[in-house]
Amino acid sequence: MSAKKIAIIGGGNLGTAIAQGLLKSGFSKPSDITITKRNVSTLSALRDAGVRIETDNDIAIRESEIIVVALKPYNVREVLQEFRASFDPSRHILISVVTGVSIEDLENVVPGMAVVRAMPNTAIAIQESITCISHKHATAEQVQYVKTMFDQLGATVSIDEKLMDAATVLGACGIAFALRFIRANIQGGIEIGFDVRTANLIAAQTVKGAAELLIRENRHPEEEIDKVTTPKGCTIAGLNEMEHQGFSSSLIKGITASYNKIVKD
Ligand SMILES: NC(=O)C1=CN([C@@H]2O[C@H](COP(=O)(O)OP(=O)(O)OC[C@H]3O[C@@H](n4cnc5c(N)ncnc54)[C@H](O)[C@@H]3O)[C@@H](O)[C@H]2O)C=CC1
Ligand SMILES: O=C(O)[C@@H]1CCC=N1
Repeated sequence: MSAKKIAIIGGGNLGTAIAQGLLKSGFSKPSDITITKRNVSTLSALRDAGVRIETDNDIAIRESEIIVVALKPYNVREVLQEFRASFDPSRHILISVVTGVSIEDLENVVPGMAVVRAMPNTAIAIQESITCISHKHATAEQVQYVKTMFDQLGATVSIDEKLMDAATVLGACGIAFALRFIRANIQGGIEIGFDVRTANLIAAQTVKGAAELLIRENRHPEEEIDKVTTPKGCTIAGLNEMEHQGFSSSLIKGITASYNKIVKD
């Protein structure tokens, strides 16, 4: 599969993370990536790595083949509308990572362009994202290119577009939820005797190990929990106290609150 030039429109948190992942994976040469932002002062590390930094979206789009739109939901339509003439449907693949804006909405803004929606998370910077992908009118070849790209940046899963908001919550917001869980473990770890750095390492590596058990062995969490919970032991005492305090319930309620925020806005 030949390398294509990639423009990332919107060099914020996610746009920058995507550029970092593309560089780390070797999927793109630094000079094949262009990233745009109005104030480019925060992009100096990418500039130093050889990535092209642009304030002009028209130039970035015209000189690239893959266009990743990483703008906020409130201005994506307006910006794409402004640059709709820069797109060439016979040459460009348009990928949107924008939350809550449908493929149909975006295709109406840029007539003739087929949009692939992708929902990665910020672990894309270190090639550890889960990226959910959906499409409507893109060709099989276009979708394959997008999948190959995101496969280099972690794992991918194809989903129906109606699940995109749920994917945003579980996969993209999920990074923050998981980190808050780890932070609470660190707070508890300090209270029972560890210094913060050691608690951080133990908590983070433990969560990584737990996740790897599920991913590599394709198991349900409860199967692995059973192996840890000695009868009358300390694990079940801790787990049950957490449940009495509403642990699982608070997470489920948080996930549904997050989902409702997307679908009601
Ligand atoms: N941050 C995350 O973890 C994730 C974010 N998303 C979605 O990705 C999109 C971007 O999110 P973030 O990176 O967090 O937001 P952000 O606010 O950090 O990035 C958006 C960037 O677009 C830039 N921008 C605004 N107008 C522009 C224009 N006309 N031309 C070029 N750049 C312009 C802004 O200066 C900003 O740097 C959002 O739609 C968000 O919902 C999706 C998955 C994960
Ligand atoms: O909180 C947000 O709006 C974005 C969407 C996914 C992750 N962050």
